[in-house]
Amino acid sequence: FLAPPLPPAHPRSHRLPAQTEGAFFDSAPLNVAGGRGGNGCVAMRREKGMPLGGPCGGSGGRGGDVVLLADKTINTLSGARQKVHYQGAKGTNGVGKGKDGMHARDTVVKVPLGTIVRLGAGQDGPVCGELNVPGQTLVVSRGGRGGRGNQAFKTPQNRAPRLMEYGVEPLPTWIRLDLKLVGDVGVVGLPNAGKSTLLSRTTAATPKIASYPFTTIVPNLGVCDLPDSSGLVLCDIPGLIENAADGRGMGVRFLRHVQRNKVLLHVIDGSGKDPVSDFKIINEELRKFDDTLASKPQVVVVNKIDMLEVRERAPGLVEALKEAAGHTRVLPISALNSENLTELMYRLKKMADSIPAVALSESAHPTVDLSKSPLDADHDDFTIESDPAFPGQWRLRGDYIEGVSRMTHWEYPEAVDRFSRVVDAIGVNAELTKLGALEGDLVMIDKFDFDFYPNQGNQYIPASLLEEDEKILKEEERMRSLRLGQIAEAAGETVVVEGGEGEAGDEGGELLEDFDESDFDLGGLQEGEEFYTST
Ligand SMILES: Nc1nc2c(ncn2[C@@H]2O[C@H](COP(=O)(O)OP(=O)(O)OP(=O)(O)O)[C@@H](O)[C@H]2O)c(=O)[nH]1
Ligand SMILES: [Mg+2]
Repeated sequence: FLAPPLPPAHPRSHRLPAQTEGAFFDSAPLNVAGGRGGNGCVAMRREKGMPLGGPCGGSGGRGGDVVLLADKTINTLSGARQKVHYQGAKGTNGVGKGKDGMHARDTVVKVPLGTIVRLGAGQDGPVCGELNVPGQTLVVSRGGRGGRGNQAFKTPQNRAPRLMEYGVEPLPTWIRLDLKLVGDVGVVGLPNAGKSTLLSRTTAATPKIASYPFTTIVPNLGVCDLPDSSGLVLCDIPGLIENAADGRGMGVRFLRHVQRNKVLLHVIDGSGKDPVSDFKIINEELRKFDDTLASKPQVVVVNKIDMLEVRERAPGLVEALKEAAGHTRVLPISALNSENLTELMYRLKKMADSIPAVALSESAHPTVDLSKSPLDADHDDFTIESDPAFPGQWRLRGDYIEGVSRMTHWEYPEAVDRFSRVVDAIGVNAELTKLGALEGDLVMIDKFDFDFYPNQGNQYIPASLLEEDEKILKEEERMRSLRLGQIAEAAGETVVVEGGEGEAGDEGGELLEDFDESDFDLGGLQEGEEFYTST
């Protein structure tokens, strides 16, 4: 069970301007809930000339999933910030005459490549997954399963079952999207060093360039096209100053983007007062943020050698920087005049190609699977609690059994009977007996309760009851992967599949009570005799 933490306040989340420089968002909390599954239906066939028509209540349709889709045409999360709540579409209810409810369509939320999904609205939630490849999908809340209608419960032993299930209603969950820009080369350096100028000269990006610090307030991406190669992605990381790691200036907001850059291009303003100390300041901030950042291979450039005084001091500077850096990858350039830039790009490309794509750090490995429903949980993963102050009362907890309890329609005796058999089958009764529960004790589960009668349970082979569930889950999984495939396929050309209500196969019937005792066949059983349904 995932307790949703409180989300941070986002006062402007509903009226953000279209993407401007200032509206670059690198994280966004979302509240997602898969659509509710439709309810099953209890109905009996009544047709002229067919006195024993049998059960014909259809099953409810599946609720729609909420799916994230990686889209290469999007590069910020500002879109995701315009809307916080994503509710999947509902499946429609099953109706009489054997008509199953319609499955709802999935709600697709497009996100940029490099999006990391965490559970909870906070920064440190466990990772649920990442979207890095165009068309990649991630189910962040699964639509509820449709409840079965009485048609589905028909067996040779019980040809006229009188029970149905409610559709599953998924709980809303907070998730947080974090964007990590994926670039081969992260361009770092103090403000005004000429990072943006360099990006504008080597790529088609058109970042703002000005002679004051903090001109760039969002990371800019650009692709440098080199002949015979796939191009080199440069990412301009703004805002690094002394003590940025402690929150000064724009702080370290953008530093985690650098985590996945293969190479760092360290731009030094050659006209600065003390370029070697500037170099050390940036490296120190990188180290403070994360040791792995500091150990990324760097190419250092002394910029602005078009200026006379810089050109004169350049040779000495290059030597001093080689010494400070401990390597010889130091190059004088002029971003403004594109001097030495071609050589620089080829060098960077060569380095980037020799380094494998940066693997996820340990913490970024998915640890939570949001595409699971409670019914996927281990059947026998339950706990029983009691309080000495309330003897004779027990609380049963467990994702699976709670899921089943929520699908149970308690007004149908057969449904209650079925529930108690599931309880027995997963071993709850045995456990309760072991704990000293007595007949007639109260057992509470979720918002329901029932009396404990361990030996009243039907001797029906319980395992098959659970197998049935597993069969449904397997089929669901198969259908889901088919649908995700379709979403990915459509991703290239088609637009967002917005979640609407699943179209009804028929007028959305609640519970059709066209039921007549005399109409059905008791399957050879006499009144008063025990009879049971299979699942
Ligand atoms: N002479 C000369 N000026 C340069 C060169 N590169 C950048 N500049 C100037 O330096 C100033 C800052 O350049 P930007 O590219 O905006 O620097 P930045 O590192 O992106 O700065 P922030 O975005 O504020 O972090 C601008 O006035 C540029 O015209 C260069 O090679 N030669
Ligand atoms: Mg800039």
